[in-house]
Amino acid sequence: MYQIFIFLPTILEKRLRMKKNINRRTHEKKQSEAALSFLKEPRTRFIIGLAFILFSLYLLFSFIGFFFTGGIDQSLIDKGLRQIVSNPEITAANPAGNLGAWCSDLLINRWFGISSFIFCYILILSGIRIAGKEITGYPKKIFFSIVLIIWFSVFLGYISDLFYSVFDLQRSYLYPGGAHGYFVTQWLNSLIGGIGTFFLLLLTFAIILFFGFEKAFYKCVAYFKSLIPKKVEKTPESSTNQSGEETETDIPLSQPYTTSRTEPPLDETLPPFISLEDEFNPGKDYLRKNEEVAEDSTPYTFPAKGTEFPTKSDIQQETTFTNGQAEDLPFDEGKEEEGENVELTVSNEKQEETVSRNLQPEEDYDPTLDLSHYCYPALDLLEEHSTGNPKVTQHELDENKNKIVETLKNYKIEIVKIKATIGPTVTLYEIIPAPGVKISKIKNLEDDIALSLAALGIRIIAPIPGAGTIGIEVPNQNPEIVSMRGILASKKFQESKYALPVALGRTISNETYTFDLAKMPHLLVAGATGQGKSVGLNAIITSLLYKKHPSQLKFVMVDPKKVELSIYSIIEKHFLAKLPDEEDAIITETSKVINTLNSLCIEMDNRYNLLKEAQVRNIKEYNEKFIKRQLNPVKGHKYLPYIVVVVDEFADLIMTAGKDVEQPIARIAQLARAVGIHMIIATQRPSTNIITGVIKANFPARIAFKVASMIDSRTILDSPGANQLIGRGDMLISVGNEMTRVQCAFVDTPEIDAITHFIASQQSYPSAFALPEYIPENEGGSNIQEADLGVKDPLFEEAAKLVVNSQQGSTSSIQRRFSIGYNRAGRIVDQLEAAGIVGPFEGSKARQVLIPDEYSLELLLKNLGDKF
Ligand SMILES: Nc1ncnc2c1ncn2[C@@H]1O[C@H](COP(=O)(O)OP(=O)(O)OP(=O)(O)O)[C@@H](O)[C@H]1O
Repeated sequence: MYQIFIFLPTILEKRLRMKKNINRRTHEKKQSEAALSFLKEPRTRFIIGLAFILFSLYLLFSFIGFFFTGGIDQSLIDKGLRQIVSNPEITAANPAGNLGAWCSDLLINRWFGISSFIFCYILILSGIRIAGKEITGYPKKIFFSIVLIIWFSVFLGYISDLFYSVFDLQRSYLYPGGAHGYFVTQWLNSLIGGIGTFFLLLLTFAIILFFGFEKAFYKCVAYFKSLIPKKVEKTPESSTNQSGEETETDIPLSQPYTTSRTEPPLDETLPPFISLEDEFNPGKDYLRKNEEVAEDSTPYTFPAKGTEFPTKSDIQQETTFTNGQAEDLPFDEGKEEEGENVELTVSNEKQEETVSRNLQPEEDYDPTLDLSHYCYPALDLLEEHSTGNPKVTQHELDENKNKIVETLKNYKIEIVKIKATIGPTVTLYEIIPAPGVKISKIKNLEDDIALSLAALGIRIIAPIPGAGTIGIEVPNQNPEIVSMRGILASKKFQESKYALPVALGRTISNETYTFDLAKMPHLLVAGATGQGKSVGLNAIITSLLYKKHPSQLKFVMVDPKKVELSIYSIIEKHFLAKLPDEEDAIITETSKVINTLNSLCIEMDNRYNLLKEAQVRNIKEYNEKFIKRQLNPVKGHKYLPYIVVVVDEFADLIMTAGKDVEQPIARIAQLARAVGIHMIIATQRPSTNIITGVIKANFPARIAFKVASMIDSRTILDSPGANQLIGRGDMLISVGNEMTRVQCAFVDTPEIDAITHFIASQQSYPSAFALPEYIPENEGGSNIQEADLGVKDPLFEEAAKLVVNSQQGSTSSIQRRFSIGYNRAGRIVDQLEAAGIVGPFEGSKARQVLIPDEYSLELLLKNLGDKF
């Protein structure tokens, strides 16, 4: 008790002090909060930003002035800052006054030299950012600016030092690299010498360039690749005989299997980034080397390693003997005849050189060889779209949770547990109801929960498949924009091994949503106007452009609205397919759409024939076999690119063309999967007369953006839900029985513009990928063959060669080999008949080939001259 009296004053004093401290701290906190909110105010930010920008312009003027007045102002600067600032009698010649003269001397001469100009850039950038404008990659930009300041300072220090010492000049008032550049150079020169410093500068420059500017790296690689002549295998044409003269020799049979070109590589004849002058044919390179092989139509098999093939010179020799000329020669004709035999020895030598070659294919066929310098678009071309909005706050989460619990309580539904998963646009509240609660009861409360949360588009998933819980999706107050850049940069997409990889957006659990279009195998996309359909299509196309080489993928684009897909027209020669003789690769007219779809059906049939002949089941196996050089291009085999058909605004087409469009689409949808033709069809109006039963049955994968009604949602997804989405890229993807809510990645038009320009600036094929010709029945029909007989088909000669070489006069082989329609191939065969190259039509039997070899054919063609 006594002790209490002793310590009470001390305790009270302590308490008082604590309270005072707390009060002071609260006061200080309040003060700093007020200061912070003042700084955060848009007006304050704008003023500070403006101050930064104006100061940077002031510095810029003073720097420029320094180059003209720096020498005169030297004596003034030596007086020190205090004198300069306080003494009005001192006036600098610099247009930015005393302070400007002092600042520029400090930054240019005493700090980093001429590279100090970059400070102005940093200040302007920071000013703009402080003023409230979002700058993508700001920290990276600032970091690289600082690195550049340091590098240039040393570089200029090095260069100026070299210059002064080589020309033995007097140093001026200006230090181009500043004191920093000067001293670092002096130190480096003493440490690693002038040459070492030079190499170090070169290395650091490469590091800055390639890590700071991703595109620069790829451009440099492409440029250097173009400088290095490709390894050209020494061909017999260029081989020299023993006397060093160039000799004309037949192409040995082993040559067709090699991948190097017999003509100069493209990059030797053309600078990078211009069109090829060659005819486009993905298998051209392959063919060029195999043309000589197929003299007959027997299956194409590779000779066993080391097998000796007779060369053409062998064959010629044999011919000479069987013709009897050699036999007719008297065996001992005298010295002169022996002299001729010497020539024969030389030819034998050549023959030995040829047969000793390895006849096994040295490398697999590379379909990308025609555009071997092609650079894939860099991620830098895409923007980081950030809303600047804070994510879902704890307060928002608690509030929603409480309201859900309360509403359910009002309906006598007890909850055991609740868990929130924050997605980019919605938050999923997973609840476990108390035992005995009926799921349907919760499901029926959708509207009530929406009302109590005062939020639109509440979706209840009851139960969540596989989780045993009930999900309530509540839109976030500040939805996030998912940038395409982040999605494409994700490891999941980058490492995907899909045939047609697509990264579409982010799921509710913030995972990147990727899929293989080749497995879908077709996509139906629907959504009311302005809900993100076009952005969705662009996201799909962009993903494919980021992963595929032009030799592996072609798009057929149908755009009745004429504005949505036109942006891709500039990559026509890289990635688009179109009908021959068609001007625009983006199809906008209904009649042309019908022709194109029918042409795709022909392409599909042709591909099926190729697959059948190759004895494979799908395009993947076919291309693998082709790459392994197990298929003979002379027999029409070629590397098959995937074809993705994108139809924007399908409703317009169905309205105007009805069955004419529906039928080929249904046919392609049913059959084209195995041959690598995939369709993406988008529509604003998901009504049953547009998405008919036939279409629906063949499009198992569907994407729904927000639609106007539950009926529309049912039409597209076979279930409600799409009517409860919140728009702006919020979507439901249904594949089989699985439904996933995804926030579509946002990719803006300028970004697509940048990507397409990047692709278009590179070397291309000479034209778009040609689809088979399709002539509608009513445009001449069967009479067309007779009508056109007088005009020689441009492919006539090539077709004649094919027929003679393969000794097969079938229309279908011509059709396949040249990717042309049946009508045109038939017309060519009729012309071949008229020219006496093939015999008449013999019912189911193939036509007889009347010309035995290519030599006779050449004679015949010469004789025919311009008869056609
Ligand atoms: N994934 C997204 N993220 C954020 N905003 C989006 C997204 N998708 C679309 N938007 C916004 O919605 C607008 C309309 O999108 P879009 O042009 O794709 O609509 P649409 O469904 O194609 O409309 P329409 O059928 O009339 O062409 C865009 O300009 C954009 O502002």
